[in-house]
Amino acid sequence: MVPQDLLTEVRDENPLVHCITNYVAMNIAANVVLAAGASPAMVHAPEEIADFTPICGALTINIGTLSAPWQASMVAAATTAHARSIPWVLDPVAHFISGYRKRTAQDLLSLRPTIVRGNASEILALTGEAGAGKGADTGDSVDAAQGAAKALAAQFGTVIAITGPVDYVTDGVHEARVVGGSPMMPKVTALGCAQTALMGAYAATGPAFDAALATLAHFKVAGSAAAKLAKGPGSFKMHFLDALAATQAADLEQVIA
Ligand SMILES: Nc1ncnc2c1ncn2[C@@H]1O[C@H](COP(=O)(O)OP(=O)(O)O)[C@@H](O)[C@H]1O
Ligand SMILES: Cc1ncsc1CCOP(=O)(O)O
Ligand SMILES: [Mg+2]
Repeated sequence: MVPQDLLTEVRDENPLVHCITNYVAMNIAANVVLAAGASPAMVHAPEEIADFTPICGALTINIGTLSAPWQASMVAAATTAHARSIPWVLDPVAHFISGYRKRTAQDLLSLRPTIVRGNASEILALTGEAGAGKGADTGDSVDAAQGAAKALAAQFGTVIAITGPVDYVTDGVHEARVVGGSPMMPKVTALGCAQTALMGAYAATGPAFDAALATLAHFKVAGSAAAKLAKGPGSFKMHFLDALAATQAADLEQVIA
């Protein structure tokens, strides 16, 4: 499906997205998903997974503020999604900073996410390569992580999306790049996490590669529009939410290279 059709479907279908995300991201992720036209729900308790995950259009898992009860919820939810063919998206935030986080990311990867979205350092390090990541922020270029993305996509049968100044997406065979956005985007915390949550909404409505590509394009279009009005990261955030809601379906194809 072409990205513009997927944006229309997200708005028409208003899919319910189960988000297990981090404390930093919860508010902006929910606002981003709502502004784009879908319905987010932040649900973390292990006791709720069996009831909630099966009724959602998609699941998104983000390990940004990991702890043991959340890890149990993540594994249970990903196992449920995989067993029921519910699309699910993994955001391996800063997984290279500790053995605990690294093992959790690898365990989740083995549960076959439909899409993995991360910055270049996060994707590079998923293959075991030492990158230059600095906590949640990238220290590597998108170009440097493209080989890792292709290898991971082929090994795990998933779509890998790397974000940065120019985004890159591959399923191991096909690839695309997405241009635009603004250097202010990485200066607003958890915007990448919010993008992962939105990718769940797109994955609920269409095939994995197309869904990842449409999400990347929607963010780039909205980021470029917000940058024209913003005075800095604070007002950028406000204008970005407005721009996500105002993005026209036909705009998406213009940022795909
Ligand atoms: N220098 C940049 N110029 C334009 N867009 C950017 C830039 N850096 C990041 N982005 C955009 O910001 C969003 C979040 O990406 P990124 O900052 O890589 O994720 P994370 O927050 O997980 O590190 C993506 O839409 C990406 O395209
Ligand atoms: C700062 C921070 N610390 C733990 S999670 C988090 C948010 C990271 O957000 P993003 O990956 O979108 O930059
Ligand atoms: Mg991130």
